[in-house]
Amino acid sequence: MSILSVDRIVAGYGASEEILKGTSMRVEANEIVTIIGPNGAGKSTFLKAVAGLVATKAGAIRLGGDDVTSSDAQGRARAGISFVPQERNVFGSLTVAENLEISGYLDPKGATARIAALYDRYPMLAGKRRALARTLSGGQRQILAMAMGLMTDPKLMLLDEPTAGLSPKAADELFDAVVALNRGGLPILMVEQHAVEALAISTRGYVLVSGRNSAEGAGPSLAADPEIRRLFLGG
Ligand SMILES: Nc1ncnc2c1ncn2[C@@H]1O[C@H](COP(=O)(O)OP(=O)(O)OP(=O)(O)O)[C@@H](O)[C@H]1O
Repeated sequence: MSILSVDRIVAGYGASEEILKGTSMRVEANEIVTIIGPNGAGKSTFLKAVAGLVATKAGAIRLGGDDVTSSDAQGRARAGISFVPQERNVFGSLTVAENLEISGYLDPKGATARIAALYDRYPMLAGKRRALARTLSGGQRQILAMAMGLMTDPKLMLLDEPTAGLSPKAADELFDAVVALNRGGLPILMVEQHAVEALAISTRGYVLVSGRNSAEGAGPSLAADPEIRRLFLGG
């Protein structure tokens, strides 16, 4: 059974034209799945719809076989979906420790142990625990944002352009962190502009164009497909 199964969802913003026009995707246990596509294709909107932040007007979203389509964002977080947005994903005026503490809202009693485990996993965060989040580098901030996402002990993590704005070296390190998280057993669905690098670490990829599925395949073979390279990767 798939961890995530999204079946022909239709979603958008208010009265304007729908952004997602019957989009379907799935994520299996232990997969990293990357969504690529042109600007405005609806990639971020898709993640937000899965997280319950954009309402769907048709279609179904299942997590581990449970239909979560009618759950709100908090219900989906409780069900095990963790969404790390692209922007404003940490509270800059709070310390690293405070950012982690407030992210443990679903299970306040277990928060202390979770934070200790995250400090073990990410020693950089332990060293910076009393630093304000706004003083972190871009890469460090993304690690904090992912750690905040882990505070709910998710079954699936959604990452919206985790390497946006990072230097090539910081982006590589972030991809390494994504792979390490996944090897620890967490399935990941991410949107990425660095399509070649992202597909290289992905089990599978989807190409989204104008809110519709356009292509899908194994990550490395999608990255090597001449048509995909021409259209999306500038290759
Ligand atoms: N809050 C919003 N209200 C209204 N329209 C929005 C909102 N957010 C996004 N849109 C519109 O929805 C469309 C899809 O945006 P989305 O961010 O999902 O695309 P994307 O594929 O992630 O693109 P990009 O790579 O540029 O981030 C765009 O036309 C965008 O202007």
